[in-house]
Amino acid sequence: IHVIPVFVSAMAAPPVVIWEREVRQLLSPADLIPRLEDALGKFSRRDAAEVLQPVRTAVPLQKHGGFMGLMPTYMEKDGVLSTKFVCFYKREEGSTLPAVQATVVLLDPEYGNVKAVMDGEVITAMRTAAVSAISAKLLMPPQAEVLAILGTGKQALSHCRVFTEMFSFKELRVWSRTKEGAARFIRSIDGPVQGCSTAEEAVRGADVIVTVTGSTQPVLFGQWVKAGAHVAAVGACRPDWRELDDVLMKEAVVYADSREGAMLESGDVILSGAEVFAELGDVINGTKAAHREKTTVFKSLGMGVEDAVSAQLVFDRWKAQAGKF
Ligand SMILES: NC(=O)C1=CN([C@@H]2O[C@H](COP(=O)(O)OP(=O)(O)OC[C@H]3O[C@@H](n4cnc5c(N)ncnc54)[C@H](O)[C@@H]3O)[C@@H](O)[C@H]2O)C=CC1
Ligand SMILES: O=C(O)C1=NCCCC1
Repeated sequence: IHVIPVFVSAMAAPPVVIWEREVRQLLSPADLIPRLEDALGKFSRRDAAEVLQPVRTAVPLQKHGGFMGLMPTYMEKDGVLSTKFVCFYKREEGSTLPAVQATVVLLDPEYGNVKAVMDGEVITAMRTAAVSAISAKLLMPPQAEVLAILGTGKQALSHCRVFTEMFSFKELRVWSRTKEGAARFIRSIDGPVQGCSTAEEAVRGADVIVTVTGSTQPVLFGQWVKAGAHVAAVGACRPDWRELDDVLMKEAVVYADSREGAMLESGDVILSGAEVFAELGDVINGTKAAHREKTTVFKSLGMGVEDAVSAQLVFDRWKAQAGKF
């Protein structure tokens, strides 16, 4: 008698592809913000069953002046496994090429198959702005009236949208290194925006300042910043890149998304020698104070866990809409 072995194969369905237009339809800052707050809090508890997220691996693309970042994350309790591939570039003056391109892959943690491949640019733009808005909610001075944005690219637009949706600033100012950049930004925004010809003019007297440039040298100087203002510093994500000067970094109380990330990747933190006082998640968890009365800097580098919860939300919405599974 021949026994024929029977292999039960759990053939996974091929991954779904969810691209930019669909991601944009399925994701909103209002739905994302509570999930990001929860994720930041979980990350800062350093409980491996909640979030496992190594610091991003950055592979230099020397010939092209860029990096490919790999951002894997596992949330065991929530059953979420993902990784983002993100390429980011140092762009020269006058360049119109995008600084960032990204794709997010969502996997089934039990079997390891890929469930979805998603456009990562909408996710990156929206989750980064949403995390900056969380930092402002926690750290900006009470009755903040003036918002200044330095930079006029994708992140500037998403920050402007999320901040104006979440808060009611009386005045919005923007600065770009080029006139065309500022004009394009102003045309894309619905409400009133004041275009400024220098970064100093944009930030003097501002209560909240967002730096979203591709600069590798400081564009924001402490002597221009009003005491008690909040700065969300989003660019300069390599150890030798800067957006803020030493004066600001040393005078402000510095918060980060990830302490380890900031110590390894942030030129503003490493080169100024400033101390990271807390992670945003520590403030959310109530284990560190929110020093609203002082000048504060939130140094954002971006974390895989932010992409993981964003991608899971997109996937859940996509399934519900498609009536699948
Ligand atoms: N912290 C985070 O989670 C994330 C950070 N980023 C960073 O945010 C920054 C902006 O990204 P995007 O808006 O996607 O890029 P983008 O290319 O769309 O816009 C970049 C902006 O910076 C300006 N810029 C470039 N070089 C400059 C310089 N030397 N001085 C002054 N302005 C300069 C450009 O004119 C443009 O307005 C980049 O540094 C990027 O690496 C991007 C995604 C996530
Ligand atoms: O978190 C991200 O995504 C990025 N962070 C720094 C620069 C590029 C993208």
